[in-house]
Amino acid sequence: MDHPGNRTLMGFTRRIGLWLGVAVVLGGMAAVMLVLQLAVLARIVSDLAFHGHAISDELAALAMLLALLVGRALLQWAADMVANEGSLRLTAAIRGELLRHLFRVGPVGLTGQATGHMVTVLGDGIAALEPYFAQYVPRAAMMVVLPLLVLGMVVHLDAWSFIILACTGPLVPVFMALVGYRAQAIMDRQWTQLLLLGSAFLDTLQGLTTLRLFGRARDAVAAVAGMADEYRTTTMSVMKVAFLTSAVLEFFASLSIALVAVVFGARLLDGKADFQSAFLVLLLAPEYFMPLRAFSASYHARQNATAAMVGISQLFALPETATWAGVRDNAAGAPLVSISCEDVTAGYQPDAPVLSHIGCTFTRNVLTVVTGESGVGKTTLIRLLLGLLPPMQGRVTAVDESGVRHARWQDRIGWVPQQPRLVHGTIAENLRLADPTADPDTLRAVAAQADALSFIEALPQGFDTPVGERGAGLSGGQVQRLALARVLLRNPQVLILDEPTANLDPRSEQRVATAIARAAAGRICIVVAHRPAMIARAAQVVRLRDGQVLSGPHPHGVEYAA
Ligand SMILES: Nc1ncnc2c1ncn2[C@@H]1O[C@H](COP(=O)(O)OP(=O)(O)OP(=O)(O)O)[C@@H](O)[C@H]1O
Repeated sequence: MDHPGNRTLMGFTRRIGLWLGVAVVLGGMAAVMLVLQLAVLARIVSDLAFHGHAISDELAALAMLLALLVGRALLQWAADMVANEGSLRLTAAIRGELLRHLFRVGPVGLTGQATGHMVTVLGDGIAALEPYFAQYVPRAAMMVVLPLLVLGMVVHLDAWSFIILACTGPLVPVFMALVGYRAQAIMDRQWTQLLLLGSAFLDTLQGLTTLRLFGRARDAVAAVAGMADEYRTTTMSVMKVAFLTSAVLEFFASLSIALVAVVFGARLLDGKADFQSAFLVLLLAPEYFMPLRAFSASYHARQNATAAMVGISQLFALPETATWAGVRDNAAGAPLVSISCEDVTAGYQPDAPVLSHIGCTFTRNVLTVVTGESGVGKTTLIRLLLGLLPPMQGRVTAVDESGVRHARWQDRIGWVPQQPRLVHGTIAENLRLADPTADPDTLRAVAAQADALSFIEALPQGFDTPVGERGAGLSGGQVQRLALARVLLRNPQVLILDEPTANLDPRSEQRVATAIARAAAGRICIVVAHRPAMIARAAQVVRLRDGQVLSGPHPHGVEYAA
């Protein structure tokens, strides 16, 4: 479930408050066991060394020591497991929430975002939150619990030791905050560099052909290498600060423990203190600083998470412009008969609409071709229909067979973009993205409908032929026909195709155009096209000009682009 407005580190932490609470309680119980364990150990050593006890006299105490040791280890293990489980659940939820949000932002809202940047935020960025929830938050709580327990014990044993520990302990977090202030700026820089590196990497990989063609491959490699080097330098700075923090912490802790030892030792020699108390205080003193050390080790997790949160918050802040396709229409049973744009104004800048007060209707069984000059707004109209761009004014609605008007019907659309995406896998796997249960006969049938069967069967491995990402290994026309077959496999009520015949030779163009005309039967079918073969088969042509629509049954008074 989404929690809008609660997407800060604190807000996220509250969502797993129960998990972290249980982890802290378990950790607190482990701390109590530790203090008891040390007290029992001090008593055993004192009894054996100074009170003439034999080992056999101490068997009960030794058994208790063992029980405390095991109990503490189990409790600490359980505390770590609970904190990690809560953290992993939360980060998985955040990742899903962010992905759903990006779907709602849609391709139009994401136009200005670099893909590499988003991949880094969704991957490394959210992974950087895990140690914050699993380690930093419980350790921050334990940094209070265990030292207070130790101080509570020491105050009964020795006032001087209590004063030394109580004065030196709080200095550690103060110093760490001072160092951390500088470290945060370095961490922020490191994250910005990682995001830039991610984007540069992806851009270079995607633009390999263009870069080679323009002789810029060497420059691109040098640019990425330069960025990687800057990232290395900043990472080394982060490590230097981390090293400095631990070194100073160790120094303070050692100094404080030494002071306790010297002061108590002197009084022990003077006969003003007993051995058991002195020994117990010396055992407790390092444990007093232990949670501070653990906290210090996880402090960089907080800084890393704070830096990563900047990118995560920026993505969450993007306004949602697309209809969420994950929401199913309740009345999906009744097939749609028409889609209408009623007095719709749409575009990307409020003061410069691309489409102005347009009205048009797309009807079932009527193959509609949308045409017009480049840049006139054909894709904008398709984005409106796909629910990727909300109208500034007016509305887009669909009516089903029973006359029910629907505002959400985008899950009934089958869409083939101008450059369809194929994924790394076989031809059959790519087709089955539309219907994972489709049997080989069904695949053959849809391939035949899309005029793809002959070329698939001519391949040595047929439907098992592997294709690379974005259809590598196939021609543009073959990719287009596979995408058409894939969309037909879903048997959509609405079929929208963007320039489906643009990359085909005249013979294939005729065959695909015929296949599309056939597919229009029983569907609302909208095709963006310039080419005559496709326009010739249209029963309705929607021509866009100057942000307006000229539509009518073919060919009444409409000029067609050749
Ligand atoms: N994401 C966007 N942000 C801002 N402006 C955009 C965006 N997408 C398109 N435009 C602008 O909207 C106008 C219409 O573009 P659109 O892509 O709808 O035209 P088109 O008719 O599909 O063109 P083509 O036939 O060349 O694909 C153009 O002026 C374009 O620059």
